[in-house]
Amino acid sequence: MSIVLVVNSGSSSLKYQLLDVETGHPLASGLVERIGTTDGHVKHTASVAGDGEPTVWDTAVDAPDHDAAFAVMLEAFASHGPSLEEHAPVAVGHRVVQGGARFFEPTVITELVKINIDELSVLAPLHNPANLAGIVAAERAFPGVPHVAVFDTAFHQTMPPAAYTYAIDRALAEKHRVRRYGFHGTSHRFVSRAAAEFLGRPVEELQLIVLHLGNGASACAVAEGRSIDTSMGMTPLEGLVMGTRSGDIDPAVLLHLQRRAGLDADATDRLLNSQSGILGLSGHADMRDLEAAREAGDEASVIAFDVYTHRLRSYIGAYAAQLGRVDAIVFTAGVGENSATVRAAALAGLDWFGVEVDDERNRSRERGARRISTDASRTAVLVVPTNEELEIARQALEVVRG
Ligand SMILES: Nc1ncnc2c1ncn2[C@@H]1O[C@H](COP(=O)(O)OP(=O)(O)O)[C@@H](O)[C@H]1O
Ligand SMILES: CC(=O)OP(=O)(O)O
Ligand SMILES: [Mg+2]
Repeated sequence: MSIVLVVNSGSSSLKYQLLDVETGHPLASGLVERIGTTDGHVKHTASVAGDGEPTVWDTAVDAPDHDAAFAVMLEAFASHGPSLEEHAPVAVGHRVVQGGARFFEPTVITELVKINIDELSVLAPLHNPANLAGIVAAERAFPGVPHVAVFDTAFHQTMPPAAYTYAIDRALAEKHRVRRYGFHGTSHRFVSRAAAEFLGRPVEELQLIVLHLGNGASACAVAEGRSIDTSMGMTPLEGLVMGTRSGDIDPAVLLHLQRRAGLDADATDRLLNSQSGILGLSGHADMRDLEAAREAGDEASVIAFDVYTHRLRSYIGAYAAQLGRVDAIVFTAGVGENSATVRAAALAGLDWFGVEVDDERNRSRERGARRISTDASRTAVLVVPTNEELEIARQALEVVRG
């Protein structure tokens, strides 16, 4: 068997999955939340194939740091299964958000790789330190197996300079490595290949727009299987409107707020990353809550939804222009996979452009990859579930096997 443990460590959470890469089946998945506080929590689900109902362990735990969170995970496996002796991972795959211009590929973690990930923290202060803490704790918990870093930025390393360069002073930008890197690459890669499989065509023949709409959200123009443009930039703040992040904004707004409203750098950071997006506009960070409030007629929620889908439509248009031909528009992640209302609004009025959504298909609750455009639509519109963990596990295994 080809079992891989996938670890996604955030600043206050540890998400994990133990996967059989051959079948794609998760033998277990879990989440340790609120690391570093006094009200830690774990939810562990063990579902070894053929065992019927999954076993769930859902309880308060003590998790003052990432090492402790890993101890909780090990305890979850030991007490609630599956046994890590019987289902021993051959590798541990780690999601690392920022790989800069240094990492093009999944990479076996060495001391030097850790130094590099640490060094890249200046370009992803919210993500890389947590990713690194998770790696260090995981190495302690699983000393005998290779650990592999899979970078969110890697898939976007094929962007041309015209797409990744900001129009600012060149020497200053180079000195401080200011450029666009793009994120969610693991998802964009997985979804573009799954979409090609669904269409029964090689990805190398396709021009795709992939819309990853989760809490964080990004669009990607994928030409012949390669990212040629994406909406996130130097950090995961640029581009689409998100749950709590503003996405694109005139940078002069920040100068204005710094001069007039007394915001310093940290306050500006908090404003744009944590207090903006649909949360800032409506009070709801969760798309389900926003949709419910909008349907109930809440005016702020109506506007927030319109701003969200207006931005989405702008990026679809921009990427269609960059690609020249669009074979499919692909929706994925929490909002993309589940919100028929967002999909319909983002694509409204695009029939002139060869996009015709079939209302009934769009509203269907069918699971798995599916087409939501009419048979006559020149551009296919698809919903394709993402699986970042499986993609990380596949890539980690590939590196380990050489
Ligand atoms: N049925 C649904 N309708 C609308 N939005 C949904 C639905 N289910 C989940 N979502 C939204 O998906 C988002 C989370 O997406 P997800 O991909 O899980 O995010 P992340 O991995 O970034 O935490 C939330 O905003 C949530 O409201
Ligand atoms: C990079 C990023 O934005 O990730 P997430 O969507 O998980 O917040
Ligand atoms: Mg996500």
